[in-house]
Amino acid sequence: MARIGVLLLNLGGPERIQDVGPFLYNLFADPEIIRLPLPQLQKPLAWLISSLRAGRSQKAYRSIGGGSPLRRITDQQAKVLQSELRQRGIEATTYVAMRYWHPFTESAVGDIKADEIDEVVVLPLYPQFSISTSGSSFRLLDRLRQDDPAFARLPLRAIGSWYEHPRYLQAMAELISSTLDQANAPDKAHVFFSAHGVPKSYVEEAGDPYQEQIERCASLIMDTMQRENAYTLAYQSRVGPVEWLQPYTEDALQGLGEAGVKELVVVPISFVSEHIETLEEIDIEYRHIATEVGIENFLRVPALGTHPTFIHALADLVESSLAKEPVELATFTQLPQKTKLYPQEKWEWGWNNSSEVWNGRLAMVGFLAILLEVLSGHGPLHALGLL
Ligand SMILES: C=CC1=C(C)c2cc3[nH]c(cc4nc(cc5[nH]c(cc1n2)c(C)c5CCC(=O)O)C(CCC(=O)O)=C4C)c(C)c3C=C
Ligand SMILES: [Fe+2]
Ligand SMILES: [Fe+2]
Repeated sequence: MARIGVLLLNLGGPERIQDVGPFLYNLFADPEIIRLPLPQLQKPLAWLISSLRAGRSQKAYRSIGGGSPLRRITDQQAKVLQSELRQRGIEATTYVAMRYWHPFTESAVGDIKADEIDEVVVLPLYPQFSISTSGSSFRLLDRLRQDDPAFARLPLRAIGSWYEHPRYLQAMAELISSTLDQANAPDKAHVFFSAHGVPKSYVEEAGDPYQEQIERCASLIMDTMQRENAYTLAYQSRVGPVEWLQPYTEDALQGLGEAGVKELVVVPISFVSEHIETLEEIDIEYRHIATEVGIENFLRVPALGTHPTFIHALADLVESSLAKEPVELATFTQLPQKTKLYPQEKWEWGWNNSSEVWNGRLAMVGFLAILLEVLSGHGPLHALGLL
């Protein structure tokens, strides 16, 4: 019987306060997160931004107990999924491959080789595809395959996105419904989907399907729930000075408060585990904003974690991918680019096109400005909330 490896892709998070700086460095060193016209600038800039942001991020991680719970939760998901697959008669072993922290993707691939796995199913723990998340991990795996003929020989089945899977939708609908039932007026409470944002240029220029998939996902969850509550979708966690997808969560909360909404049920939609953005940003920061604008009851739907219906959805995805032909990573990494301002190099993701213009003009000026800000402790990046 073929030995199956299920590679679960996730972002990773710092487990201790002292991990925050190096974790942020790994994140900003990824050209899928910040793309620069001069690759030589990537690492110095990643070092600079991570050093400058570390204090603020550490404060956030301290407020949730000193580290990210992501590794622990992802390990649990991996364990429960493995036993569900084995109950279905699939001799699979699950592996966790984080993009920016332990256990790194490289180490998961090393384990797959050491275990002499015959076939690999690549399953991102992101329901919707974005260049900045699943895309970045796919690209890394692609590079690892190019550099390693033994890994490249393994048949691989990549799953791009799965936000439409009926059991995933069912699990989300169940969690939202039971949170709605805790409201004082369950039929009137407003459902508020808060998705992680991405820069607008990812969607409009690089062809990231993320926004479309998020919008469709929110609407499918509402259909599945079969309740008449009004709902809003907004985007959280903006980083840096460029425009991100709108409406921003803080603005949407303000608008709902002004419209007289009193009860809100907040749904984290782009991620399946509790993490810094749910535990700190939603539960502390957005709750505070909501209270200030007159929302009296702020309820938050828990992330899926190891919800049994959700684990069944993941097992279904693995099972159906094994029934099909191998699917290479490139199937999902080549996106239709929407605008083209400059001749591009072969790989065209990231902050590209107009942002390359932006980057090109501002990189040097920006570099100097940041240095100045480091020395003075004041400046536009502090004002913009980046530092
Ligand atoms: C679908 C989910 C996510 C998308 C899309 C995404 C894009 C994205 N993120 C940043 C910048 C940061 N992300 C950080 C942490 C972080 N982000 C996600 C998810 C998505 N990111 C997760 C799960 C985590 C880890 C959470 C944890 O519990 O540790 C951080 C660090 C935290 C902080 O300082 O705020 C940054 C910075 C960008 C720039 C981006 C799209 C380009
Ligand atoms: Fe992020
Ligand atoms: Fe954040």
